[in-house]
Amino acid sequence: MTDISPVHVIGGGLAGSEASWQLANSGVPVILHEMRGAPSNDGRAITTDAHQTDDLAELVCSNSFRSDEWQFNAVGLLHEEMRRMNSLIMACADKHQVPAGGALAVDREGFAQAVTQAIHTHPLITVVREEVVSLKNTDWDSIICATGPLTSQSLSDVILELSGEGHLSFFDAIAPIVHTESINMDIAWRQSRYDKEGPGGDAAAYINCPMTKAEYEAFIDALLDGPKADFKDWEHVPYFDGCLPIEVMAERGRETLRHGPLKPVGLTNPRDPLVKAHAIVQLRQDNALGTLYNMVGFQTKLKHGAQADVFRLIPGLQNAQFARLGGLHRNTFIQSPKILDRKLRLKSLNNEGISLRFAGQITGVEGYVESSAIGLLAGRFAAADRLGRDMMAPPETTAMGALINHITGGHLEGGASQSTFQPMNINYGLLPPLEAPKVDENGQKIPLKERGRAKKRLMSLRALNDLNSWLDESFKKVAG
Ligand SMILES: Cc1cc2nc3c(=O)[nH]c(=O)nc-3n(C[C@H](O)[C@H](O)[C@H](O)COP(=O)(O)OP(=O)(O)OC[C@H]3O[C@@H](n4cnc5c(N)ncnc54)[C@H](O)[C@@H]3O)c2cc1C
Repeated sequence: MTDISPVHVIGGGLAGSEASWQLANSGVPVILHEMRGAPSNDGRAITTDAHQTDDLAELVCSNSFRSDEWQFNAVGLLHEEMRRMNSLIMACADKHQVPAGGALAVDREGFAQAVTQAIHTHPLITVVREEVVSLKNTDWDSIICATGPLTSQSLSDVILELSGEGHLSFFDAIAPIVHTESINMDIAWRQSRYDKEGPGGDAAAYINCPMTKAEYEAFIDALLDGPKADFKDWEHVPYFDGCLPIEVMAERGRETLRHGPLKPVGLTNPRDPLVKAHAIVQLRQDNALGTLYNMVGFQTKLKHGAQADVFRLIPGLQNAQFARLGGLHRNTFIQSPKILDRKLRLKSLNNEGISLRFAGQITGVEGYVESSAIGLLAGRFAAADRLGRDMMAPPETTAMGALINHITGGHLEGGASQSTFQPMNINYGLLPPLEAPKVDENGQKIPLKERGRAKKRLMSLRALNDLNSWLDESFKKVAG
């Protein structure tokens, strides 16, 4: 038996299971609280609107962990980094993989049952089936809240109270995000409306894409005709006027967008200063690195397959590469950049002797792998605290570090009244950029069209190298 007091992990999904595993393998006891399977007041077992079983780490939709290619794909890189950090989720996914080409897809039942068994049989983990409805007034001094996009209502109310008004969202209304380097700056230009300086003193904070009347009309037709995703019954989204889907705005009248987010006023095209554009699409810088721009006002329910086709009709975006497409979903997530510190702790409780960490999708990452990765780091941070060790976040050149950076500081606020922080998948745009190489390791010239791929490979190699150094350094600290 150990005399180290336990860390309480709430939510036995992907992030909570991974966090528990990391804690327990560091020698710290864990009490994992999962509400699914606990009896509710009407005698039936509690569940969520999306889960089907009581298994830990159940995959609620697709069975894919996406690309497993670490050299050229950011999520594949994240897989590799997690494997190097003894991830339970990755070990079980590898063990239960099914053929899926370059992707890592799993047998969902085999995968979830393997995670459940590993957690239940770990001598330092106790699983309690109950809905947690309070985060304070308990004797818990170290907590990881990993309750996911479908956090129960009672706990959401508690999180809202602790985090403060406006810091918990129940829906994500996501505008597409574009890799800056894929925007054609021979057509687009940088300028803020009326050259108004932003908080950073920059009067050219936006990238503007001009449209003629014919281009605007063709765009509206494509928007209205494009296939839209259906809402699930339980997912009906109350539209707020500040974040109406762009196609809903267009349905209200063909001119609505020209008087809304696409209004062509206060902006002058330096290449054609005397000609007024009929409409202008604006993109706003999304991350401190300047590698990503989001399309202002373009939150949408257009199906993913249709979005790239429709948005590439916009002059300047014909070859746009999307770091993420738009969407509108039920999703509980906190405004992490404002309320969490770099070690994923709720800042406002740090002085009260309670370490309340958040992990998983609720922190504003998106996807099975990303949620698990943040669970892994939250578990390691909490373990280091319990054992009196110092632990820094992984460098931002790694996929893990880039994700932490995104949720705790890398995102740039847009100055709108509503926060612009929205959940994000891992992508190379979150990592500090590198110049695309012109020659390969053997000094051979790399053809122009292959340089983007070569750059991804360099970024992946840098990431794994830096992760290894960071792991060595952390190991030395423990050993010393
Ligand atoms: C409908 C839907 C479909 C999705 N499809 C995909 C997809 O195809 N691919 C993808 O990569 N991502 C998908 N996601 C996004 C996301 O990656 C997953 O939801 C992922 O499971 C998030 O991991 P998590 O650990 O943060 O949350 P979860 O895996 O949801 O785990 C949270 C756990 O907390 C428990 N819990 C909640 N409240 C309490 C409480 N008060 N007390 C105790 N336990 C509680 C829940 O029962 C659950 O087990 C989807 C999300 C949703 C909602």
